[in-house]
Amino acid sequence: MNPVHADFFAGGAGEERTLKANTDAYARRRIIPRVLRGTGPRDLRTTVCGTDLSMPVLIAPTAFHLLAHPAGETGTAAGAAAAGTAMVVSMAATQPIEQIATAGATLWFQLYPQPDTAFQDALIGRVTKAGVKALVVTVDSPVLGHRRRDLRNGFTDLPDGLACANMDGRDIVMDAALGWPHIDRLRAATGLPLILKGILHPADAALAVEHGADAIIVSNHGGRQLDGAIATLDALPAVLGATGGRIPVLIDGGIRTGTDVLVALALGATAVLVGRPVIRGLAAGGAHGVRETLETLRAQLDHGLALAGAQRPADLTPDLIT
Ligand SMILES: Cc1cc2nc3c(=O)[nH]c(=O)nc-3n(C[C@H](O)[C@H](O)[C@H](O)COP(=O)(O)O)c2cc1C
Ligand SMILES: CCCCCCC(=O)C(=O)O
Repeated sequence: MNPVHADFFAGGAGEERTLKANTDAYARRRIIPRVLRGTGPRDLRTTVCGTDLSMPVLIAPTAFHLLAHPAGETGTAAGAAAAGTAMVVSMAATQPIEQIATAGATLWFQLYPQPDTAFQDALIGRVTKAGVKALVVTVDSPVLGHRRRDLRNGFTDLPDGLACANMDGRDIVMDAALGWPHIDRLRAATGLPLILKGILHPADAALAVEHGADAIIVSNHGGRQLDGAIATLDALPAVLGATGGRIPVLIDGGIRTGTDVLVALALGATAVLVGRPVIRGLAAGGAHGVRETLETLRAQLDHGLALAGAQRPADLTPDLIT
């Protein structure tokens, strides 16, 4: 991969402390396995917001897949379809949603709320028509994070010939005026499940429930927005306390192995999303590479469940983690 693009995919904001904190939080946890619980065969299937998944692992929305591989987002979607899981398509996807949908994966669509609400409504209509099953609204980006690698590399725009293919020639606006009324408007604008991505504070998790979110994603945008923000795994318990089981709570950031998935599930997440590992799979081998990445996570999770004394994700409980 072009090293400038590799830096875009790998990098975080500021000193990259939060980027590192996400993976460190998993490295700090240890599993206290149970034994003699008859764990085989395992069943990893999960349903989230009406979407059936072969395992509780989804593909996080990430921008610009054509920079990673000529198959682009359609290749990523084909990998998701082969693995029986869902892909969240970024608003900054470099291929049209109709083309990505031809891969046959279950798709959710990620949206940065746009001040041009007529365009936003049209886009929601377009992705709904293309068959997406949920809207993921990213709420942690009133402004773009300060990404030093990109600034140093002068990476400020897509190369000629590439564009955010679902924006009809518009730029994506990150809107610092964003507030809960924008979420209320989106809630009224769609019958699709509405999932808020980028929640870290328990008070915001409670507000998300009050404003009709169907699920939330505990996320710090993979350490790309506020450097110094809490690691997502460390934020999870308080968020779960605030939501009190009323809606599913998903998590992303720093998940690199199946045992990381196990830890997040045991601490109460309904499912996880992975970002950079999928991009690396795509870059290395297109759709096949994405599938391999997901199948590796599945095999590791399955193996971890067996060794920790669980037959299915629902058997995992917080007492298994220290
Ligand atoms: C290269 C890159 C692009 C991203 N683009 C988006 C995006 O367009 N929309 C969004 O909501 N999040 C975006 N994210 C954040 C991811 O959805 C996710 O929160 C993060 O990657 C999870 O961390 P991980 O990469 O450690 O798995 C992006 C992350 C990366 C690494
Ligand atoms: C101004 C829009 C750029 C797309 C941002 C994609 C993204 O979220 C990222 O983390 O990168």
